[in-house]
Parts: sequence; structure tokens; C-alpha cells
Amino acid sequence: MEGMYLVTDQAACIHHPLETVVAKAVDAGVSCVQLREKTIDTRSFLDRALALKNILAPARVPLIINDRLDIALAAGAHGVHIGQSDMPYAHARKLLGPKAIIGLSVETWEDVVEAQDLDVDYIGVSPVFSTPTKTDTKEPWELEGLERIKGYSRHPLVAIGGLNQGNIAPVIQAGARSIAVVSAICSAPDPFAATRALCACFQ
Ligand SMILES: Cc1ncc(COP(=O)(O)OP(=O)(O)O)c(N)n1
Ligand SMILES: Cc1ncsc1CCOP(=O)(O)O
Ligand SMILES: [Mg+2]
Repeated sequence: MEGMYLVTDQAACIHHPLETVVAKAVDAGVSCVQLREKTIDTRSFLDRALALKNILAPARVPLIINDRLDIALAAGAHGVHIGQSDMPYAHARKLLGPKAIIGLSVETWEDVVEAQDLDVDYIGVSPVFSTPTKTDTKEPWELEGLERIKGYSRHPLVAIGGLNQGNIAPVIQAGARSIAVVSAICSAPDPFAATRALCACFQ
């Protein structure tokens, strides 16, 4: 996991349909897309996963499903992102197999320590900064927390929460291998240009 990571949110797609946002973000260079749907029914979630898979496959960009292992399996997605109250890692790995990408959110120092014994593919440092996009979070890690995790964890770090073109340089500097965003791409009037500008911060 490296570079820009798009996490989708239907409600945040205020200028373009979600599929258009994803297609433009892929053209502009995102390295991973997570389909995150909190309110739609299972059938619609699966249909959307299959639609995104078709957009991502030609560009060889992996599709990660938020929370739902059943959707990931049914859609043939590359993996799942699980949080601290979602399916436990060991069960997720058993169900998805050794090749699946499994990301895990860390919200507390205890989560970081516990993750050290898990063969997750990355940890999502969540949230780095507070964000109106997700309000049911624990205290933001801020840059100091991210640096502390970097100094301890054996896992690649994906930073998420309140990140945009104006504040990601020090987050990358602090050791984030990948930057995950919702609103900075989904709510941008020009998702292609926004993604390009975000990707350029890795150069
Ligand atoms: C890359 C990444 N990091 C963290 C999260 C948050 O996951 P979780 O804590 O399970 O919260 P929800 O996204 O399910 O509301 C994430 N989705 N992606
Ligand atoms: C899904 C998620 N997990 C932690 S913060 C967050 C939302 C990030 O949204 P934004 O990039 O708009 O701050
Ligand atoms: Mg979750």
C-alpha cells in the first residue's frame, strides 16, 4: 500500500456520481480504492462493488471493501478494511485467504500494540486529524501520534482523517506510506485535478 488511497462516500460525492469520481481518480493515479457504504442494502452494495471492479481492473488498481467480507468475497475484491468493532482479523484472514489485502484501523495505542502480532497488510492510523466526514472516532492521533506509531510498528502506515493537499506533506514526512482521503477527492469539483495534486505530494 503506497501513494494515494481513495475511500469512497456516496454523500461526499456532491459534484459527480461516485463511479465518475472513481474513474477520474484512477486516471489521475490513485493506487487503491476502498468502497465504503454505510447505508445501502446488500444488493446495491454488491452491484456497486462490481461496477467499481470493472473501472479499476484495467488500471490494475486494487478494490478494497469496507467492513463487509461477504461483499468482498462475492465481488472478488482484493481485500477488506476492518475496524476495531468489525470482523476480527483472524476470522477475516481465514475467510479471505493468504493473498487477500487486509487493512486494520488503529485508534488507540493498545490497538497498535495488538496489531503487531497480526499479519495485516497495513494499519489505518485513524483519524490523524478530526474530520466532519466521520465523527464517531476516538481522539485524533495528530502528527505526534503518527510519528510514535512509525517508530514502533512493523506495518505500513495508511494515514486517514482530515487530510488534503494543504496538510499531507508533514504526514508523509512523519512516515505515512499511503494517504487515504474521502472528501479531498469525492467532494472536489475536479476529482482528476485534485487527485493529481495529491499524488504530486509524494514526489
Ligand atoms: C484506510 C482506512 N483507515 C481507517 C478506516 C476506518 O475504519 P473503521 O474504523 O472500521 O470505520 P469505518 O470506515 O468502518 O466507519 C477506513 N475505513 N479506511
Ligand atoms: C473513513 C474514515 N476513517 C477515519 S477518518 C475517516 C474519514 C476521512 O474522511 P476525510 O478524508 O474527508 O477527512
Ligand atoms: Mg469499519
